[in-house]
Amino acid sequence: MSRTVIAQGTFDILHPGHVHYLEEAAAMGDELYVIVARKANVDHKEAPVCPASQRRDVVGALEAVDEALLGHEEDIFVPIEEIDPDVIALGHDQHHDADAIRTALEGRGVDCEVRRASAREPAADDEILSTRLIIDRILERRG
Ligand SMILES: Cc1cc2nc3c(=O)[nH]c(=O)nc-3n(C[C@H](O)[C@H](O)[C@H](O)COP(=O)(O)O)c2cc1C
Ligand SMILES: Nc1ncnc2c1ncn2[C@@H]1O[C@H](COP(=O)(O)OP(=O)(O)OP(=O)(O)O)[C@@H](O)[C@H]1O
Repeated sequence: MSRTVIAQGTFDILHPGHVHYLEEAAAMGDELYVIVARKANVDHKEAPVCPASQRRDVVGALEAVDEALLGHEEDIFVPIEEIDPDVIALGHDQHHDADAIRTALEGRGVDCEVRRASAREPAADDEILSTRLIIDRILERRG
């Protein structure tokens, strides 16, 4: 039987850390859906620069991704209920607590595994593996 995986994030300015995460998530099953966070739900860091539909379209163009979709504005469990995945792959530094998500999923009647993906090992000393660090570098050099 085909196994469906969900990954999620802001994906404002793509970098190799995102590719690593999405390839690892894709390898956890057969079909990878990616939920792209709405600006209103990115409240733990600076708001994304790029519009949500642009972030979705660029993530959706990656080879590892079968379908990228915009997240729900108010209830992050609505897309999960619709997709009914076998696995949710949390990013290595995503602030969500895996046990809290497991409990919430149980409460909503969704039976799925919650796994934590790994961080990318930098392939070179000068790789920039964070959107915030890319923006900081741009501001340093061009600001
Ligand atoms: C299982 C799961 C489902 C999510 N679904 C949504 C969603 O439907 N809509 C949304 O705006 N954010 C959703 N998010 C939240 C974002 O994907 C994200 O974690 C956060 O807003 C952005 O931070 P990050 O890029 O540091 O992870 C979800 C997060 C998780 C862990
Ligand atoms: N270097 C990395 N290695 C592995 N996964 C990563 C890496 N960077 C980001 N990810 C994962 O990609 C997903 C989306 O990340 P996000 O859009 O928050 O990018 P980010 O570069 O971490 O952003 P910022 O640096 O602005 O916080 C998250 O699940 C995150 O854990």
